[in-house]
Amino acid sequence: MARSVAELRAQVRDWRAAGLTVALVPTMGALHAGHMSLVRLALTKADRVVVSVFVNPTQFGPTEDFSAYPRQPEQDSAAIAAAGGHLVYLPTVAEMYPEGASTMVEVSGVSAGLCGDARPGHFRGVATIVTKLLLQALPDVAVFGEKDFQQLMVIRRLVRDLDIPVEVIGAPIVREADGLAMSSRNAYLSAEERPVAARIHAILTETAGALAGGRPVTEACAAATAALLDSGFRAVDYLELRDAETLTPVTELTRPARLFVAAFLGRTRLIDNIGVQP
Ligand SMILES: Nc1ncnc2c1ncn2[C@@H]1O[C@H](COP(=O)(O)OP(=O)(O)OP(=O)(O)O)[C@@H](O)[C@H]1O
Ligand SMILES: CC(C)(CO)[C@@H](O)C(=O)[O-]
Ligand code: BAL
Repeated sequence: MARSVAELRAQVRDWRAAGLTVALVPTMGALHAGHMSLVRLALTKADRVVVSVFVNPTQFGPTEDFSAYPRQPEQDSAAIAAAGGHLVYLPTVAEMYPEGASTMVEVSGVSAGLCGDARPGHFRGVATIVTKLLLQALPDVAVFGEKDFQQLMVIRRLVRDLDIPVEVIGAPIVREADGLAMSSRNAYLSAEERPVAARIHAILTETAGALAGGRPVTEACAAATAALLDSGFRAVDYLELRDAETLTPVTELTRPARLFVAAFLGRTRLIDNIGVQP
């Protein structure tokens, strides 16, 4: 395990000296099968896999769940080792944000709208911490899940714009048997809420089919939002069709697109997305 930038760099340096390639899988811990799929994918792309576990304060809003976010470092370390990960990087907040740290990374364009609007400052925090993790580990590849699709696009953009020499790899969404996208925050769901949560994927799938069949975008999105509220969701942050590459809003389906949703079930905010082909 590495707790400091110096320990991480020393290990990576040893691997490099032995001619080995390195992959990084950034996480916030409370690991589940979705995270493990990223580790397995990383193992196919590099000789050594580092998994970082860091609940990053700068990507949480003042009223969000930073304090409540599940923390289980021993369990996570065991799961990473069992999956074949070679190093767990568990830095402290003071290591990542030393006294006086005053530089943040801001990615415009793809950060706008969706979670960028719903969680002001969120992508600034994500872009900053991911830039730091990449510069600390200097991996050959870094793996991120498509569950956080907008985040993946933000990271692709910052790597390109800042000339960070890493290949960013997106991994498909891993789901529970009933379709619910795996997420650490699913642990917040009550026994009553858990089956309702699966409606997100069912409604996205139905809506993607309707859009592909020619249903007008505005009408399909309004119907899906209403269906979520009817199913028991408390509020829908957004349910929108966006261009799959640029993430600009789509009002007519002429190119590959993606349908994005964020909705509250009780106090739990869930996100999901699905590809939509014209
Ligand atoms: N179900 C999933 N399938 C594929 N990748 C996933 C899945 N869940 C999380 N990931 C990816 O794992 C990485 C770490 O995510 P994170 O630790 O925030 O987990 P999470 O389950 O998404 O938690 P949260 O509840 O905060 O959304 C990210 O790249 C994220 O996209
Ligand atoms: C990429 C990440 C680890 C940065 O804190 C986080 O946003 C996450 O877990 O998706
Ligand atoms: N999975 C993205 C991290 C976050 O929700 O803050």
